[in-house]
Amino acid sequence: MRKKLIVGNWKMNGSQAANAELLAALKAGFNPAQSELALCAPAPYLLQLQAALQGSGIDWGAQDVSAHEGGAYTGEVSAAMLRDCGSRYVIVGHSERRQYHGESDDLVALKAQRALAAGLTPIVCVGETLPDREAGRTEFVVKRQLSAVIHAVGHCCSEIVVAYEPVWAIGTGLSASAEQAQAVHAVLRAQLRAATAQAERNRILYGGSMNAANAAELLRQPDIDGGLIGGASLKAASFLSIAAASPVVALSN
Ligand SMILES: O=C[C@H](O)COP(=O)(O)O
Repeated sequence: MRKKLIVGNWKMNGSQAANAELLAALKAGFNPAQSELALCAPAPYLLQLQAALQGSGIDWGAQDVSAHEGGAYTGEVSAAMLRDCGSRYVIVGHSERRQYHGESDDLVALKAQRALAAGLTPIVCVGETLPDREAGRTEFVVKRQLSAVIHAVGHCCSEIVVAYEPVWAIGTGLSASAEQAQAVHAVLRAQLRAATAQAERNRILYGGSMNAANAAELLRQPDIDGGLIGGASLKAASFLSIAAASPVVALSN
């Protein structure tokens, strides 16, 4: 049996005071029998998460990592530093990084490699824009994005988490339907199976306007192993409702 993995991506939100309140509510409400939980916070707050969450069963991590190992790279945060703050996860290739910071497939792949080398689990985001979808290019785009990472990480491929996040669904209130999401997840699952004999270890999360109302249906899909939640992770009640909606399932592959 495997529990769904529900990851909150706080994006550029939070303050020490607001975080403390949210973390206390999450710790009080988290039921480890329902799901696995993790929070990806802005880097300045990782030590606060470490202090608050150690021993709680809730994991934490960052939203980006440098492609460099260390040294004279002003403003960058290395994978080793994230580990040093107790992080388990790091998001790489979020569409907001690809869109606003020009991150290429190759750069994302290098970041995933750096994360794995430092003992972090990269959450590799892939997803098509609305014009991609309308042009029938969804499968081509997500496979190209994942392929770069698979190629770079080689035999460590089964250690990554993949997050399918259709760009048009992020922060819009317009989630992909369960059928649309499942169809893309099945494509990604097949790609992982072709790359590694241990693809059953890979989790594929859905992200894009997942909330308390639509989570149960999305998380019931056979290839949706959890969620990457933006807006709804900023309130304890909505984030915990998503965790509570997560079915515990038999391994599908
Ligand atoms: O990383 C999270 C995603 O970008 C989803 O954000 P959202 O739940 O606010 O749509």
